[in-house]
Amino acid sequence: MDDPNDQSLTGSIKRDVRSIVQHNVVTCPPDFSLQQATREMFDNHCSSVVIVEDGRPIGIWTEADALKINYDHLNQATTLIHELMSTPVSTIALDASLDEATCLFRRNGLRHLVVIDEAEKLSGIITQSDVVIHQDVAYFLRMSEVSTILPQQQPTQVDQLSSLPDAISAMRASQTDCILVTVNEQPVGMLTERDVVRLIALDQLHRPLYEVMSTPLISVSENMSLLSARALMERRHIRHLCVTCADDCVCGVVSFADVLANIEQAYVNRLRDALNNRTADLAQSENSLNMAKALIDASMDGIMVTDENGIILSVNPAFTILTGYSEREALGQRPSLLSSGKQGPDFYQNLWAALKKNGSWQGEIWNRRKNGEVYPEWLTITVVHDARNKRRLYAAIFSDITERKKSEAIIENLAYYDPLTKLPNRQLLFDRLDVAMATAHRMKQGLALLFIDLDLFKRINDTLGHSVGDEVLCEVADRLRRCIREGDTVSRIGGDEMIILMTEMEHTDSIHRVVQRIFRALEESINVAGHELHLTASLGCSIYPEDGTDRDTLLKHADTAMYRAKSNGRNSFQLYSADMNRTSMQRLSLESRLHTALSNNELFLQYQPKLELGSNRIVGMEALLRWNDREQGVIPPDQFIPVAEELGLIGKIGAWALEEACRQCKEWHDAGYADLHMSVNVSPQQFTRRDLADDVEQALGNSGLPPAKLDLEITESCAIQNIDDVLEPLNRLRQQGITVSMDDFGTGYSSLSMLSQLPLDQLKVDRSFISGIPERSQDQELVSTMVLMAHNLGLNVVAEGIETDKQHQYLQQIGCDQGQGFLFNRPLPPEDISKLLIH
Ligand SMILES: Nc1nc2c(ncn2[C@@H]2O[C@@H]3COP(=O)(O)O[C@H]4[C@@H](O)[C@H](n5cnc6c(=O)[nH]c(N)nc65)O[C@@H]4COP(=O)(O)O[C@H]3[C@H]2O)c(=O)[nH]1
Repeated sequence: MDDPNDQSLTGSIKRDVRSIVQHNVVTCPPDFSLQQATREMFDNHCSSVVIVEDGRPIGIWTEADALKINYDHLNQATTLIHELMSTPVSTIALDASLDEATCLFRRNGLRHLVVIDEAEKLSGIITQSDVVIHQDVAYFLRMSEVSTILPQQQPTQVDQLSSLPDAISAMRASQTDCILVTVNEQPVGMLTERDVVRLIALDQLHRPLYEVMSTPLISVSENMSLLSARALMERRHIRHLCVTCADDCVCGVVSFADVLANIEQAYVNRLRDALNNRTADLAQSENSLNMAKALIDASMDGIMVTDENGIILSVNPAFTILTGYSEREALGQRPSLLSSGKQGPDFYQNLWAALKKNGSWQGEIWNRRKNGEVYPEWLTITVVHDARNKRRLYAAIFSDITERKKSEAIIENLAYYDPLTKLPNRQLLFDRLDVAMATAHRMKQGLALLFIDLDLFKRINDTLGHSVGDEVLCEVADRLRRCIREGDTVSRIGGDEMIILMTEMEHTDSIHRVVQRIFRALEESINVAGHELHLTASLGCSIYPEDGTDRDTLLKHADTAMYRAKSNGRNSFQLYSADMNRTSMQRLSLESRLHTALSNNELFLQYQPKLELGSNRIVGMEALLRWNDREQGVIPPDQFIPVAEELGLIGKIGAWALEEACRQCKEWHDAGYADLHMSVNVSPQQFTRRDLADDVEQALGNSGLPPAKLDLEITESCAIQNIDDVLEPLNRLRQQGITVSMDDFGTGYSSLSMLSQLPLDQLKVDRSFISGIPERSQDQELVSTMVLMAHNLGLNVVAEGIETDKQHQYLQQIGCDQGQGFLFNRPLPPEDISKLLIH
């Protein structure tokens, strides 16, 4: 229930008797007659008189007592009050709580309590009504109706002609404080205990009832709220109301006491609940206190409480573990006991300012243990108030963060340094570059970014393994460190790419000097795991502010210059120039057009015949890809296939080339040239990013070309780099009858053991060896050795790029099986090949 009184009731528990006591008590000495005493009550409109001796209450006589007397044998003028009073009198102290008073009223069935001071002298009186009325009882009264307090028994009635003593006896017999007086059994008036007191006081007990009864009768409906009923009684200075039912008949009498009793019941219930709650709250808070203490004791964090003056009042066990000071050593000291001297006065000023402003402070601080060791801790200080004394206290909670700081340092190292070479990483380079650019701008100086890429480093990794590659990188990093000035940064930004940031540059001469140092440093061979390796590097450089005023532009331009150096033949250096930008813009545009080349049908195949050198008979064709670009016209594969590989487009393009070559070959088969073989170039990504075997099977299935007529050309580097990815699909395809050729043989580093591992059918000797024939005897010997070796391995040999008769003759002489080259045919469109086949 939503009860607005909970608050006041809980509040009342805390109030004391002093707050409601009535000090104007009607008193009389014990030798007062009953009449004198009642006269005092009557004159003062009081319901009781306290009999006092030497200022101390010795008894009390109340309106209720008036009914206990037999007036037939009593002389009110001579009967002394101390003979009739209730004694000993129930008293309560001024500072007793109202709940104590309520308990006394209920336990002893009292309606009055005499209030005494510390000297036990009379101080005042409280009635049960006072306690109840002092609560905000409107709520209860509004909620209840008069009918709820109607006594069970019908009101006692006496005829108006009855004598007054008979009427009082009837009242006493029915144990009520009021009776109805009737005429012809109709209620017309009322006699109450207050009337009796009045009659005693005025010596009118002999008068007829109808003269002294209270009239008129004031009636209310049984549905009236108790709040209205109480208000009516207070307004009319009456203590009883007649109650009428639906048929307007009198059905009872209710008294002020009845109203109070009802409130009292609700009040007492509420009071009991409030007390129960308070007990539960107390138990809970005691519980919480115990728990808090246990937590503080068990806490891994050190806890220290100081008073307002900074004197340590308490510490927990973790404090001792962390600082080395026992509780006894710490109490009474100041926190400066732990001071390391590492923080200056400013630090403490800020700390106190924050504490004042926010009531708390949090941060890192260096403290000293008892053994002198200085350590970092994370400290939280909070202002708290001592509940009992309302003192301001400071609670400090701290933890040792030595380990955390160590981990942070490791993480920072990982975040800013390359774990392999210990060089600054990309992030740190960027940070330093930003700072360097700002400084250069302020000081009107230049700076340079030197992009270094090791030539053919990938080959070292692929052929000799990553651990050798790693050692090479560490050695290169060391050598580069020695080439730069203090204040410059050499960083590794990934793989074999390193960048040197040179600051305070005034002239490009200094760049050239550093570049020369780098070339010299790399000239010397590197010995790793028994291998003597010769390294070269391609270097590109961009200069601030000429080549860019922001980080990304400078990096991009250094990278572009490095690529230019690489394409210039490696082991060279290139300063960035705006021209290069143009080239890279062109490449960008090419990239975007290449994305749609396939869907726009801009790709097509040309075919170059392969001849049997013994008979000069055409035995096969090599499919060669072309791109008819709408902007640049026909673009050769050397220019766009590496781009397609970089963009990840070669998988789809390669699958299309396979499909188209098989379809075309089948067309020629159907035209009567069923012996013709078709060779198709395959890119490494067709093994790694796609399932080559699936693509091949699909192309064969769609075209109907027999598998034995398809030859796949893979390059040496493709085989070396992806030996694991390559073996399984090639074996699967070879089982179906497809043949495999190794293209560009002699340009890579493939070993004999690798050759024997691969499922090969033929080797294609690279054009670069053929072109040296017959002038270069070394090439001649190399080619004849290759043919011999291939035959020993059971492989067929194809010579590429035969341009002259002499080459043709020499190859025939050494027993080379097949050849292709401009001497016979250039790559041709399929229609031309068809014509060629007919002739
Ligand atoms: N100077 C000279 N060159 C000759 C002679 N005979 C043939 N050639 C050229 O040598 C290349 C032979 O192809 P490749 O070594 O497989 O080298 C191919 C191959 O690696 C790649 N390629 C071509 N088509 C495809 C394809 O469909 N897929 C893949 N992945 N690569 C392809 O592009 C490379 C270049 O192809 P092309 O420009 O068509 O160049 C062809 C051909 O035109 C000659 O006597 N003298």
